[in-house]
Amino acid sequence: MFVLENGAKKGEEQRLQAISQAIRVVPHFPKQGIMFQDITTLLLDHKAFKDAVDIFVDRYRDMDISVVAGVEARGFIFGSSIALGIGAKFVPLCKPGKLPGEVISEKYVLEYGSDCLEMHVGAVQASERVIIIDDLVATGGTLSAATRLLERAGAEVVECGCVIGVSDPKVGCNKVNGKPLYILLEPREVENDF
Ligand SMILES: O=P(O)(O)OC[C@H]1O[C@H](OP(=O)(O)OP(=O)(O)O)[C@H](O)[C@@H]1O
Ligand SMILES: Nc1ncnc2[nH]cnc12
Repeated sequence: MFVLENGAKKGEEQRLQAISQAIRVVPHFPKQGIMFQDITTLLLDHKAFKDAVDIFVDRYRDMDISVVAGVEARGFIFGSSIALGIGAKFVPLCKPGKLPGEVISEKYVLEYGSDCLEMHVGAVQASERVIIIDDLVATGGTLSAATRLLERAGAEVVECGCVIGVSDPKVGCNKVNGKPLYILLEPREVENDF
């Protein structure tokens, strides 16, 4: 692909716009004041979905990544596709009680209450280079817990990657828990044509 002087790939701007357009914005879901970014409509658009995955694959394919860890539930969709694209294994990070084997767990705080992520012991070997993928980052609490889980297993977290970054003061400087954070798109703030 043709590469511009500033490093941006020709056509990437249009691809990003089409990906953004394919994400449905649902005001006040699941509660008043939230502009919900619904990625299920992106999945209905084969080209836009593939373009989104391909951008991550292009970014990570030559970075010696052997593990893609995806956060339940929507991180599974993008994470497993990216893992196939770069030839890495996929490791699911699950909500409590979903994994049958021995697990390690990390709790994290949500806006209201708390949650927990679990990972199978032995899924990742010490020193493996990992990227963590989710659909969206807001407070960064979920990705922080994911990072802690992988680091407890001795893995090297190279980067966290998300399709959408909802701005939150705690997710400053494109870092989460000290690790680089790559965000494909800003959220759409107005309803679109769905
Ligand atoms: O940056 P944070 O503030 O931690 O929020 C981001 C997380 O919130 C959403 O998942 P949710 O917890 O709603 O779970 P779900 O995917 O199972 O619906 C989203 O898919 C991220 O995983
Ligand atoms: N605005 C939002 N849209 C979709 N998922 C979310 N998780 C947290 N905030 C969200």
